[in-house]
Amino acid sequence: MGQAENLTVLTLDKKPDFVESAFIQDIMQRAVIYIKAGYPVHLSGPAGAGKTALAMHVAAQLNRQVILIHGDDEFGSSDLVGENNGYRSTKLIDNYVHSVIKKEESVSKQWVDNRLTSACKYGYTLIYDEFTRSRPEANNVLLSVLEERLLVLPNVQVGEGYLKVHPKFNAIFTSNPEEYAGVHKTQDALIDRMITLKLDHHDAETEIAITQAKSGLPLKQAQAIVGMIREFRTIGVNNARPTIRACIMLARIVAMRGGVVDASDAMFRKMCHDVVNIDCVKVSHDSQAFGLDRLNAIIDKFCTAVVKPMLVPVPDPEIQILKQKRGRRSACA
Ligand SMILES: Nc1ncnc2c1ncn2[C@@H]1O[C@H](COP(=O)(O)OP(=O)(O)OP(=O)(O)O)[C@@H](O)[C@H]1O
Repeated sequence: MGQAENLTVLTLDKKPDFVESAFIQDIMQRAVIYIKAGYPVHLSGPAGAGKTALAMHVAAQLNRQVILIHGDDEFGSSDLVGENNGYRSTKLIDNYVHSVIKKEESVSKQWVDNRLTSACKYGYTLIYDEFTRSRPEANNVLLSVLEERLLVLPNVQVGEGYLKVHPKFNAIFTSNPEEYAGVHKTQDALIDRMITLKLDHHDAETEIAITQAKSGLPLKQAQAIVGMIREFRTIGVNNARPTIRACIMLARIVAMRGGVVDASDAMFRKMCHDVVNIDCVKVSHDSQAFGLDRLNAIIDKFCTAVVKPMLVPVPDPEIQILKQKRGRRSACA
């Protein structure tokens, strides 16, 4: 069986900007223990809860190479396992006795492994991100991989038609249970074979630490940005958005502008509006959407007099002209 040519196997190192707060360590330690005990782990949580970042970090702890798959509605089981892809033709010409030529020709189907097969064969760590985006039929092949540690290879005419899973193979799954667009209900049998760790948004300290790590902003500014985003998050219907991504985006933009976090700065305020997107919280009062009012109040509450823009003197055009004239006169003298 051949290995898919375009298969990317990753070697993950611990990222220097990955924040390991007590909150994250707690989940991470449990995930590593479960995996080492031979159980796949499923990180389930809302958008931005840090599922993918944590999956990568846990995989890096396991010191095995990693295969990454993103769930996809278009997937069939061959996208996970592999398929017969083309034919291999071999020709043997035997002219050992010069007066006799013997020719043998054979054509066989060429099997190409896909990512799950390679992970099972070589004992890689599989990260199957957003696996509920794939249809349950495509994921069925995982049932025997996780339970009997056998990968059944469809349409294989040679060999046993199945592959014994490498003892070091392990798997981390992620999914968002709140997503309803483009996801499928997972079969109970699959969920039953994994240990599900429910994640929620990080605690405030962790969000501040992540915001700082990703933007390089000082503590004071990161606290103001995270405080503002977290408060805005609480007024929504399901408290899911804005996520940590909004904190990181705004913090990076602020860092690029020299660290200005100031409600009285018109540019800063507009940027908060652009990043936060008031539509993500559907709050209304007397049929009037009042997300915008709330956001303005929250910006004032968290971002007043945190860091003001430096006052740079604006050059007076008349003084500039006088200076130029004086310069020209002294050059002529
Ligand atoms: N512990 C952490 N340290 C540093 N950055 C983190 C950490 N956790 C999450 N992040 C960052 O927060 C952002 C969101 O995290 P991530 O993409 O893992 O979330 P997710 O739950 O997979 O989201 P989605 O469901 O939308 O894909 C990313 O920019 C990620 O790098």
